[in-house]
Amino acid sequence: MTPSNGSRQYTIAILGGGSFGTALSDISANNGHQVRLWMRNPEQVQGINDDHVNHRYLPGFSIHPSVWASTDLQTVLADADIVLIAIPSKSFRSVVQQAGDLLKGKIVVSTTKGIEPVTFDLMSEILKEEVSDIRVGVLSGPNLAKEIVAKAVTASVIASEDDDLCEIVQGVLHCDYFRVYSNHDVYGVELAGALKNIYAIVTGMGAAMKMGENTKSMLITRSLAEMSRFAVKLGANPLTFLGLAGVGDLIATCTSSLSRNYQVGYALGQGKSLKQAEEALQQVAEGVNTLCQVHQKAEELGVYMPLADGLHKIIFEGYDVQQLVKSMMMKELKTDVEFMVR
Ligand SMILES: NC(=O)c1ccc[n+]([C@@H]2O[C@H](COP(=O)([O-])OP(=O)(O)OC[C@H]3O[C@@H](n4cnc5c(N)ncnc54)[C@H](O)[C@@H]3O)[C@@H](O)[C@H]2O)c1
Ligand SMILES: O=P(O)(O)OC[C@H](O)CO
Repeated sequence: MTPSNGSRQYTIAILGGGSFGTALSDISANNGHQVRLWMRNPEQVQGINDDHVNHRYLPGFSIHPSVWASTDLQTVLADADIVLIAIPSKSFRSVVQQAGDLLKGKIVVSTTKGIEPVTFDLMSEILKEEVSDIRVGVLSGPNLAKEIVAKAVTASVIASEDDDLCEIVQGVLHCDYFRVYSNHDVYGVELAGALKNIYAIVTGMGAAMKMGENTKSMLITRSLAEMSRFAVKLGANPLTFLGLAGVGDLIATCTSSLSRNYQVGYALGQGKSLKQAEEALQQVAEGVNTLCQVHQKAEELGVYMPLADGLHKIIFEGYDVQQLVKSMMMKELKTDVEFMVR
């Protein structure tokens, strides 16, 4: 691997020792930075420090030996220049509150793809609410953790209004298998990362039901139309949805069995209950909570989201999938590219 970050070496704290936090720690260490990984489980800490493997989340993959893990949040954050957060959205605020003033003055990048219930806050909004004087960015894109640790050629997007932050994070993570683009549309990049999980559940379900390529293509394309329509209504830049964080991540997540959201959909399509699907996964699939938040918000705002609405009907309102699909196909006809409007 060839890092492209020039000479500056940073101390990077990564909060969250699941699949994505571990993948980010591996890239950062490969690029010559000092990496501290905060994990809450002492056995997993030992696995990283002694075996250089995350036995629970990324078994079989070697992580760079210089990654140092700890359960002590204070030690991990103490002299970090940059903090990358990969904590599921449901615990994000509480972890940020725990870190508190230790985040002050630092570059803090959320990599979490979810929406907080009740507030409808995205993670960058939580960071700004909880800590004053921090420089906030968001990393999102088609970034399946297992492919990254296997060093498959991958690209991502760092979004921030702070150009200097974007440049620093691009330099920190960029190497010959990981390319990082920048974007000023923080809200759009972050919302896209959360929204695509809904549609990965839809296509996972379709895959289990043996959908063909025509169906898959229809679902992904109409998903892009409705997620863009929703995000634009909330103030996102429509062009973001044509980039890596939008259509890029939608394609990766809606077509890969590595995606946990796709796996939840697949289990539902096999006739399993949501509880069974989530229990079998034993990892975070953000899409179910995102579906609930988006369904409610779309109703409040009057945004037309037939696929999200249909999925909500199947999972939470007891509708029969085949009947629902038939009724959706028989709805009033529309033009193809009235992309951002109803
Ligand atoms: N895995 C990927 O491919 C990927 C890629 C990009 C973004 N993301 C996003 O990153 C976030 C994390 O996903 P992941 O794949 O790493 O999940 P994961 O299920 O693999 O791991 C979650 C990690 O968070 C930790 N955690 C949960 N609650 C915690 C708390 N209260 N305090 C401390 N640690 C806590 C768990 O112990 C675990 O280590 C999600 O929002 C996901 O959408 C994941
Ligand atoms: O495994 P998922 O479904 O959480 O998706 C992981 C990443 O978001 C893909 O970019």
